[in-house]
Amino acid sequence: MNMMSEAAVEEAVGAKVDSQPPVKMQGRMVCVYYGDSQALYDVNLDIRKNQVTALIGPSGCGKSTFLRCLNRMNDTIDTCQVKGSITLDGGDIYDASVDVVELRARVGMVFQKPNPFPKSIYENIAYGPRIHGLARTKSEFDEIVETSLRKAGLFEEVKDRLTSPGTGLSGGQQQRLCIARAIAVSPEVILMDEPCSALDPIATAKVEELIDELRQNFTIVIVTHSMQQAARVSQRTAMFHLGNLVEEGDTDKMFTNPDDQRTQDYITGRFG
Ligand SMILES: Nc1ncnc2c1ncn2[C@@H]1O[C@H](COP(=O)(O)OP(=O)(O)OP(=O)(O)O)[C@@H](O)[C@H]1O
Repeated sequence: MNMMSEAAVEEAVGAKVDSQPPVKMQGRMVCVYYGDSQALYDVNLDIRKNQVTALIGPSGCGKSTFLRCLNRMNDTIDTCQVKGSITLDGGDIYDASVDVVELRARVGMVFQKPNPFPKSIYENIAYGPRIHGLARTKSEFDEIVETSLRKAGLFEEVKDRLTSPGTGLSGGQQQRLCIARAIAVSPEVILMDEPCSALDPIATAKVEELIDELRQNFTIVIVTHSMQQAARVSQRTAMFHLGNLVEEGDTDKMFTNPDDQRTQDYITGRFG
């Protein structure tokens, strides 16, 4: 069969073929307010399946605020109000019918500072599946605990001390435990808010490698202050400034040939 190139197909059908993976989450005209103060202005951003999307920009530009909108973590802040629409597989996550606990199982989160529960390594992982009814028997729990720890690249390091406290692990191991805990409830999207900022370079490298592996099975959105990290781990990058989404695009392009001067200034260290 004569295979047509993508360009030839585009010419033949007179339209651009979207070669990007499907959209998993979509923000449209997202505005966020903390009391009277507006933190985000009309943000339109697509998060694509099985990609890592990095949110970058100077301190206070609204990266974490946008990230927290994606699993309604902002609901926990009394003064916070979100307007516009955010969808997950086309469904409005702010619809009154949405169960926020279920949403957060589908869209998990890993925080800046590793925050294991004051429980055993095993219980840190088993807790989520238990409250979501994902396992019943001891062997089902064992399976989830092992698989999650393996996916987080931690199983070999902790398999002989699963009953020891999670808080006794090193910082990097604790962060991978928190990633394993997020994975254990089979989320579709994992949000990471500066997940390496409390880690040393070796632990950071491990978590970055892990992020790259995880994208085979999950969609990942990461806030990072490190341009090198954004360039290393992400396929798409979104640049925020003063509450506006300045531009977004392929990470390679954003770091070599951005359209907006503010992105250029930020990635070359001229501000922020
Ligand atoms: N809980 C809150 N209450 C009031 N204002 C807030 C709250 N959280 C964030 N803000 C404000 O919203 C704006 C955006 O903050 P946000 O934390 O989203 O920025 P950021 O880009 O993630 O910053 P950083 O890189 O410093 O973490 C800032 O002006 C901040 O002061």
